[in-house]
Amino acid sequence: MTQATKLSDLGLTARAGANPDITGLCVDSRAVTKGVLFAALPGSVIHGAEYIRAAVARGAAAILTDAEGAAIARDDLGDAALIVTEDARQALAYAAALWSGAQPETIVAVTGTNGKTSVATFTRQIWMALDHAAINIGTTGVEGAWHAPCAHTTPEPITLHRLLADASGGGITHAAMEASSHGLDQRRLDGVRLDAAGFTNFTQDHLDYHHSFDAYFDAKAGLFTRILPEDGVAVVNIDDPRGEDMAALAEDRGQDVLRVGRKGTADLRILGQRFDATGQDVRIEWLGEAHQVRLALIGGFQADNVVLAAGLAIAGGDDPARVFAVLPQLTGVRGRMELAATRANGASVFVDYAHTPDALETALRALRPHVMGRIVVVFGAGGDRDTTKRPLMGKAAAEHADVLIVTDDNPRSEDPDAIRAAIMAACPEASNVGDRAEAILRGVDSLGPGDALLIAGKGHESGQTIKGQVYPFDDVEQASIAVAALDGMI
Ligand SMILES: CC(=O)N[C@H]1[C@@H](OP(=O)(O)OP(=O)(O)OC[C@H]2O[C@@H](n3ccc(=O)[nH]c3=O)[C@H](O)[C@@H]2O)O[C@H](CO)[C@@H](O)[C@@H]1O[C@H](C)C(=O)N[C@@H](C)C(=O)N[C@H](CCC(=O)O)C(=O)O
Ligand SMILES: Nc1ncnc2c1ncn2[C@@H]1O[C@H](COP(=O)(O)OP(=O)(O)OP(=O)(O)O)[C@@H](O)[C@H]1O
Ligand SMILES: N[C@H](CCC[C@H](N)C(=O)O)C(=O)O
Ligand SMILES: [Mg+2]
Repeated sequence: MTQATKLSDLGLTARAGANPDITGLCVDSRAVTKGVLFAALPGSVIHGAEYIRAAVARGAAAILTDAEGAAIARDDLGDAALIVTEDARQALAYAAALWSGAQPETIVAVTGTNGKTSVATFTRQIWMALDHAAINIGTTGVEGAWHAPCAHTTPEPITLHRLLADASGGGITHAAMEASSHGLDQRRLDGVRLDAAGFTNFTQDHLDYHHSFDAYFDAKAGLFTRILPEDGVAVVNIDDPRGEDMAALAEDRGQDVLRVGRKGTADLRILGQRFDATGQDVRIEWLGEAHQVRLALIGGFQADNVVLAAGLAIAGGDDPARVFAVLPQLTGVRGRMELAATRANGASVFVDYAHTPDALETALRALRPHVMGRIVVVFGAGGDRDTTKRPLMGKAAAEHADVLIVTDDNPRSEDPDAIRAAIMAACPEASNVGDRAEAILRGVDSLGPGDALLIAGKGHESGQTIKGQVYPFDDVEQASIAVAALDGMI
């Protein structure tokens, strides 16, 4: 960053009237350069204020922190200006928005336990089919009119606002982004100018971070109660038991609510679905008028994601009839119910990103109408994440698949045997095969004519994280290798 701006231009007021020139924004003391504002944020491991002395030594011109951080900093400030706010993460996000400036004209964000990447990607695909220059931002990176990797599902504010400004400068008019619960809780997307926000569903995940269902819900609700402005549109899946709660919060803010789902009160309603080997026909109703669309997507829940995406496109200003007309052009999201390989006997191998109990149940149930034979599932659970979801994932698999193979996902710092044991407590009949490639090979080997294998949990991921090391691993590739090896092609 070469630009310099006055601290006050970032909406920040320092103690003792200081107003230095600021050369950049930074949250990591190790990356501080001369003249930057260092945001010393409360973290989950340590308070960033512990690093103020280091940041000042590297030339930080201003320190943004909260009361706890100011107390920690005490004599570490040197000549740096001090800004103390109640919510330093939010103040940083607003400052980042002012620093970076431009944003695409139309931005929507989607939250919910499952389906965010799918909805954001479908929204972007709808926009592109309608000739808008569009991107989606989330777990699979930046996709659409340009591509870039993202470290987080919801990027940190400095990165996010730079990205939005670059996108706008590059002619991108439309952006659909994922709002993860961590991102919302950490105020990563405060300051983004949203036109509409979507809610998919609310089930268990991330209790390691949020500690309670209420805190997890409140984090998600922040998208509507804090970030989406009063004149924004809330697009809510009312089939979810918490959908109407979210709609009520939006209505309390004065936002228009566009309801989607199967219930009679939906504005955009799914009337019926018919499944076949390559996708589904879906009958939808918009304000009393029926439309029939062909979706080349496997799994009933994908239609839920598609109508939410259509609702967001409509909320963003596109003509409903034109939106419905392009839905048959939608293509599946990488690693979500992706047909990875087909055996010589016709059995199918799907790769899916289900890594929560509800997603696993949804994905397995969704496969049923497309499969005549047995459903085999290969799955695990990530380490250093919500431990209570492990037996629930085992239970979901036991109830909805015919053959179970429990394997490693990303064990991260944890003992992989212990993670598998926690899953298998709820599905003792499952095979326990730690090595993921071998588990996939065994799953593929077990397939008879008409059977299907679901390889769940890692979707689009290209690596497996074990004890801090990322080893190349791609479920789709492993599925192809297994099929080729077993069907005598290699
Ligand atoms: C639990 C969590 O979300 N942690 C995020 C959080 O870290 P933290 O604030 O807790 O970090 P900390 O280690 O306590 O450090 C506190 C502060 O000191 C600073 N520091 C630290 C060390 C140092 O030498 N100097 C220094 O200044 C850090 O930059 C930080 O600001 O803030 C960091 C910077 O803003 C993030 O990089 C980090 O994401 C970690 C890596 C992470 O894994 N996050 C995941 C769980 C996440 O956010 N996932 C969601 C998707 C989840 C989903 O929906 O499935 C996502 O949006 O990606
Ligand atoms: N509407 C839905 N309802 C229930 N499960 C879903 C739904 N959409 C997707 N899923 C399941 O969740 C998995 C992940 O989907 P997707 O990547 O779109 O969700 P996400 O919310 O972005 O996940 P993450 O929190 O990891 O970013 C899918 O592979 C599928 O198994
Ligand atoms: N965004 C999710 C992704 C989980 C993917 C799964 N493969 C795992 O490692 O648990 C998380 O960080 O919890
Ligand atoms: Mg995602």
